[in-house]
Amino acid sequence: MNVRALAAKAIFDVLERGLSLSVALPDQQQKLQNSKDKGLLAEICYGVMRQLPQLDKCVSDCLTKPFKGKQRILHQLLIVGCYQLYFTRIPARAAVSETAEACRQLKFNGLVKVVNGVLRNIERQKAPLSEAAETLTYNTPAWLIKRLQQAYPQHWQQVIEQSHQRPPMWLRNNQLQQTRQQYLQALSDLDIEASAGLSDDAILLASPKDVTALPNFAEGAASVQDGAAQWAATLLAPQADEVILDACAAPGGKTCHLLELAPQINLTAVDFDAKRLERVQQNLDRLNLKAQVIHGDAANIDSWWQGGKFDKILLDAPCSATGVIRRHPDIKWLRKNNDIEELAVLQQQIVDHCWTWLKPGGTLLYATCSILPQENRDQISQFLARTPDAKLVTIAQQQNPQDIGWQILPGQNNMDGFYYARLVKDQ
Ligand SMILES: C[S@@+](CC[C@H](N)C(=O)[O-])C[C@H]1O[C@@H](n2cnc3c(N)ncnc32)[C@H](O)[C@@H]1O
Repeated sequence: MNVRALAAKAIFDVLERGLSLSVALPDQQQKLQNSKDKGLLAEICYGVMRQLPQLDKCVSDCLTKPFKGKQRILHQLLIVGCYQLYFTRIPARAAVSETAEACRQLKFNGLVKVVNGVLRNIERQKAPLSEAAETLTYNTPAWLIKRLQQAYPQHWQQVIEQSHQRPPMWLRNNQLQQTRQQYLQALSDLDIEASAGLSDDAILLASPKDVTALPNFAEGAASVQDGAAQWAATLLAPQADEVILDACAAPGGKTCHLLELAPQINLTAVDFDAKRLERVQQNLDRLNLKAQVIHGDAANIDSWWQGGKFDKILLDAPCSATGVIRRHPDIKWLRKNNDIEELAVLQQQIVDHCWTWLKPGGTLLYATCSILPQENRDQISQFLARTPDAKLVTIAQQQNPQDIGWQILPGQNNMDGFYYARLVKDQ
């Protein structure tokens, strides 16, 4: 099947079946042999997710009758065609003919002419994409714009603009294998341009690279992890022999970083999602690290843990992921307004329960990749109000020491949007 047909299928899976692109895309990529085609498929799918409302309107305006039922995938196919015409350097003739061919491959022979005709029309007119409504202007659902306006009245537009940028690629140097300076040198020896980030192990690549091109990647010399996410292990500051719980661990980026900083800790990595948990073990294996990996509920620790309380807990809570839209643009279309309140309730349950499993004097680091106060600042101030033995410890990197936690916005120092609050339990 050609790249356009597979792109339509992946986009259909996201928009009509609610799958995340990180699941839907590999499903289709595995049907391709050639890495260039796989790259083009990713470029089209991510590009469509970034520009969806404009493309959707352009296609809808050109159709006299919307596609329904099984034919609905042709709407997605036309969006794929439209994206190529507006946002890529693919010659228009090739974009139209390949997309029409995809229609045939999707077994809608009778509609090839329609697809062809609509795309030729779009190509001929090439009118500026519509910019009428707010959703179209900001390529963001109205409910999210509203929440961002409330949270960041001065610079919500900047937050949205940053969420549309293509994210840079960050690496985490594995300090058990070499110093960051040594790894920077190894990259430079291969003519890979890179610089040191603010946290100790972070390396920012000037342009994204396939991991197979990185020095000793398969042997665990480095991992791919955003600069913001790399603060988690540093802020929790694991020490040898401590008993630590990584309460929402999959796919294990922070689990592995904790062990790279302190291989002698006694670490338990838990996640609710058995499939995602497999990736924790794979990451540990690649880096030759050891942790106890458990399939369990962080809001019901008693059901899977026979040991005592923990010295430290990392709670990287399930969240809206609104801080990483630049990396996963499908989030904008998968999330719904009501999700935020539901997630806030779930986060509250998990943090309250984990707190009961923390030793007196212990530290719990609460983290999300959200930029919405309901999941971050408000969540933690409510937690502090109902938890008399909890104290918030200021994080040195916070812009204002009075802030409740450290909110990183997307693009700040090239990082993803992220939130950290460090909580210590009274002795
Ligand atoms: C933000 S992700 C964690 C990312 C991970 N810490 C890392 O650095 O790779 C949140 C995780 O929480 C998990 N999760 C959601 N609800 C949970 C629960 N009640 N108990 C344990 N894990 C849960 C999800 O399956 C998801 O893997």
